[in-house]
Amino acid sequence: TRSTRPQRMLKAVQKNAIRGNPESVISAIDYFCKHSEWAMNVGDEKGCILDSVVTEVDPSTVLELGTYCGYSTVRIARLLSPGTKFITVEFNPASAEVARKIIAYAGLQDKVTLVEGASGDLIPQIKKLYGITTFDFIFLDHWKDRYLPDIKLFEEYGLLGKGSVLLADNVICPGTPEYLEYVRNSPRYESRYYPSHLEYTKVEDGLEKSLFLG
Ligand SMILES: O=C(NC/C=C/[C@H]1O[C@@H](n2cnc(C(F)(F)F)c2)[C@H](O)[C@@H]1O)c1cc([N+](=O)[O-])cc(O)c1O
Ligand SMILES: [Mg+2]
Repeated sequence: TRSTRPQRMLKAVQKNAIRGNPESVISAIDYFCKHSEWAMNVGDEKGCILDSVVTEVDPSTVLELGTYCGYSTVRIARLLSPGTKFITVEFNPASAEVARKIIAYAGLQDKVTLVEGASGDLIPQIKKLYGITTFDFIFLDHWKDRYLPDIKLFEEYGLLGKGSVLLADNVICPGTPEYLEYVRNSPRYESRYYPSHLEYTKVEDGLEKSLFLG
């Protein structure tokens, strides 16, 4: 049967990247997406903004919603200090399988806990299951209609502390209007928009960084 795009992306990593070298894995995926098949990774342009925010926050606890093939997982994990707790959540088992292999190929498997499931089910259990009190950094890149309900779950279950930073992908394209309206109008957040482009295209998109004020 025909392979899937994530499986072809994995093959491109295994063919063109150097095992244990995260930079080469990132480059191999970007090359694949520019020259073979577009895929919904955060990409190199928005990826540099992601890198700068992760470096600035230097988090001890990280949550990513929407692992997909693990591209942003590798981007984030390669920048983390030893001992950082990094949880990434993926709903689709086939994507999770590819992501595990790409994360392992980059040599970052010991820095990442990949959890399969739905955010709505998982968020209420994270404290109990993973011994996390609050997240210093959260990257939102999953289903766009889940950003708002999930940030409300973070608040409800006390997973945000004063200074927690949320970074949301695709706030313009495909767009997350209800989420944007919430974080930009809530007195509990300080929000800032980072203009950029939809991965591998000239279409406008960007990242919204929101600081939880407590
Ligand atoms: O739809 C987009 N992304 C949706 C991304 C969805 C991915 O997040 C997973 N997920 C769902 N729930 C969870 C969790 F963890 F919550 F349980 C994880 C899904 O299985 C899928 O792999 C998208 C689309 C475009 N585009 O141009 O169309 C560009 C982009 O950058 C995008 O991110
Ligand atoms: Mg995205």
